[in-house]
Amino acid sequence: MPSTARIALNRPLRRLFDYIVPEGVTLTPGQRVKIPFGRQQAVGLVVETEVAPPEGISLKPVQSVLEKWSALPSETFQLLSWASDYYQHPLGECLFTALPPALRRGRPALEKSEDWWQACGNGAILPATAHKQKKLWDWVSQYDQGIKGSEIVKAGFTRAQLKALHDKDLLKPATTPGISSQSQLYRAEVTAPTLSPAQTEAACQLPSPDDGFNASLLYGITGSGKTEIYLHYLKKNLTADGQALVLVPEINLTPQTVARFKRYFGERILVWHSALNDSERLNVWLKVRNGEPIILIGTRSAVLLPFKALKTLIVDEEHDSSYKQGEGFRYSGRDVAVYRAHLNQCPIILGSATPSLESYHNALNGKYRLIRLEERAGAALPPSISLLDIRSRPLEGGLSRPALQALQQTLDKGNQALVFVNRRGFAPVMMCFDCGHMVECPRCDTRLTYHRRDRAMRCHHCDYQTAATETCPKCKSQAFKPVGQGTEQTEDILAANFPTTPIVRVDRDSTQRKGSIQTILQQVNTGEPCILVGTQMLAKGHDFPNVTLVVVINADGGLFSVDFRAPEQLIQTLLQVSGRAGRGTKTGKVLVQTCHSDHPLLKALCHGRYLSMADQLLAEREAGLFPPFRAMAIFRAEADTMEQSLQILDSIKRLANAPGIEVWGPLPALIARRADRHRAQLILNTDRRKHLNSLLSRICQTLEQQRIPKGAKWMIDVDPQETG
Ligand SMILES: Nc1ncnc2c1ncn2[C@@H]1O[C@H](COP(=O)(O)OP(=O)(O)OP(=O)(O)O)[C@@H](O)[C@H]1O
Ligand SMILES: [Zn+2]
Repeated sequence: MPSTARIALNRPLRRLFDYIVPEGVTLTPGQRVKIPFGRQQAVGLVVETEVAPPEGISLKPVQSVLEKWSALPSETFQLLSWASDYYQHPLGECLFTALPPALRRGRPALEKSEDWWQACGNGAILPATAHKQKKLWDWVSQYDQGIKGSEIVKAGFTRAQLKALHDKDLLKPATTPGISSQSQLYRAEVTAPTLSPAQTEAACQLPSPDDGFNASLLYGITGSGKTEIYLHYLKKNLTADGQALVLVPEINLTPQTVARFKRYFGERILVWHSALNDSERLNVWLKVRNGEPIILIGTRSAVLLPFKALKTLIVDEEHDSSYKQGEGFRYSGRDVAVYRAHLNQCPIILGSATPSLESYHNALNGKYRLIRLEERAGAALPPSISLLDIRSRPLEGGLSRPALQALQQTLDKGNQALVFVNRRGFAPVMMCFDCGHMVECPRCDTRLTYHRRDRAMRCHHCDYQTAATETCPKCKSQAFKPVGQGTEQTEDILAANFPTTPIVRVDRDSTQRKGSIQTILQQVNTGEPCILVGTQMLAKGHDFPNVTLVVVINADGGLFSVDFRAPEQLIQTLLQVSGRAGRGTKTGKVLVQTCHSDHPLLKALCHGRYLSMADQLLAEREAGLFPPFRAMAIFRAEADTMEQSLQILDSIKRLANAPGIEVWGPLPALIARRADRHRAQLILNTDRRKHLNSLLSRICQTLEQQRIPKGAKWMIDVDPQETG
């Protein structure tokens, strides 16, 4: 009797499919196969072999086996199966996230080498009319060893010109000097730095790789030199044949970090992030899967890759909310990393100056080892933080007089300053001062942000945009004006006040081009006086030694939010952005503008003691029965009408009726209508995590069988980051 295999597909279906295994073929879990599916062909991943075939159904055979080896070795397979169950996301889609796009599409798992070109022949034979081709030939001729096709394109030539010269035998493919996979090549170029006594003390408390699974929370204040500790740790503990994974929130924002790692580990460093193209992804994936001794610096999804010899995990800025995927497979990269270390029996270091309450709680209850590093590295001292009451003070572009004066003094001393604004664009809303009309998004329950540079009004929640007008669209009054601050406006005011100083704006709009943050930051890296103005992007991990002043335009946004995580996120952002001040030899100063200068949270911020604020916040979470003291999951629904969304959630509420499970809602979401979809949510909260997991599984299975109105959708989010 032929054997049967159970196969997962890359579809949002909570079920697997059985196929006959052809004679003479043996399959292992995680292996890629091609199978007939409906009238099409699909790529599948083997989940189980030797299963009992269902009775009375004739099965189709597996069509072909894509490679002999398993794309997902057993540890990765186990990890993804666990994550599928924990986050209640269909197994097939979870497994496929661990494959690069090329392999999801069924392409061969072969390294795609870059094309390299060398000049040959005599370029002088080209006719004068072909001056572009001549220029290309001259340009390539400079490179004796040849140059990559992608570099040629980057230099402004086209693939067509390249081909034309190839056809004329003036360019020929060159052999790649490429990276050899030999581990001897992975030799460090520089020796590890000497750690300060405080760093050494912290480093000594980190586990040895022989200790097996061991999670440490490295609480090191901003600028305390955590990165240096990671480098030192890897240098000392990672064996020549071992792989390591360093998770970071966003690579493109902090090219410095990668550069620092490369300085010590050279070619051994590879990166994984969303800006890689398909062949770059495939190449990195193959090295990871083949067990090459790499150190991978990657964003969230790197934690799902099929490492073969993973020996150490590091999660930098572990508090960062971008570790949680916001759609589809809603996993937390940090939490999956901890589970992975556990599966793998290897150490993991979670580092942050502002640890998440979850991790800090785990440290307090002994699950993680808490390592404290409360001194800045080198000669730097922590910055002094003070509140600036802006009630009844005139503001210019959001800046008060004292703040402008402080900026002037900073520049006078030859230093740099950073101004933190919470919103990109020019102003969060346009309002008519005659009729009170505010321009709203026609598709969302939000207002349109005014972007003066592009003369547009844009919705930050959908892709709607419209041309900005000078008169009120409703009553045609001229008294139609921007209200509130965005980065563009602050940039203008700064430029007007400091006409000879470069103003460097950093936000999603200014950095949209790939790699442009590097270019933008070059100005800052010169160390010459300048003012940086920007959003959260500036709060993340940057090391600008000459920034001595940080001004926070308005700290009040998160103070009164309904989201239970808002206070935590507010102090994290404020401390992180404050931490950009005074990292070099000069002391830093932080001015936080607020209308609530007697708010306990902001007062505590001035002492800068994060852990005591965290203790306070944890006490509030415990009293309010919130995570990390409880387990939480949210069902969300969206549909063409609010009624439909609420109906779906009502039926979930009935299914969720179980002892020990508290159910809140259903209620419309904070932004109830987004891109013309009506959204609502239902929160489940309990102190029985295991119980919640099995309940959720049952609910999801049932829901999948149920018919819901056309166009409606439900989603489940376990350990949600956002509850609004
Ligand atoms: N032992 C040391 N001696 C001298 N300088 C050091 C030492 N360790 C780190 N530094 C320097 O101190 C600065 C801050 O270090 P690093 O960026 O590693 O801090 P961090 O803890 O990661 O900060 P943050 O959390 O704020 O991003 C860097 O410029 C780094 O080169
Ligand atoms: Zn919108």
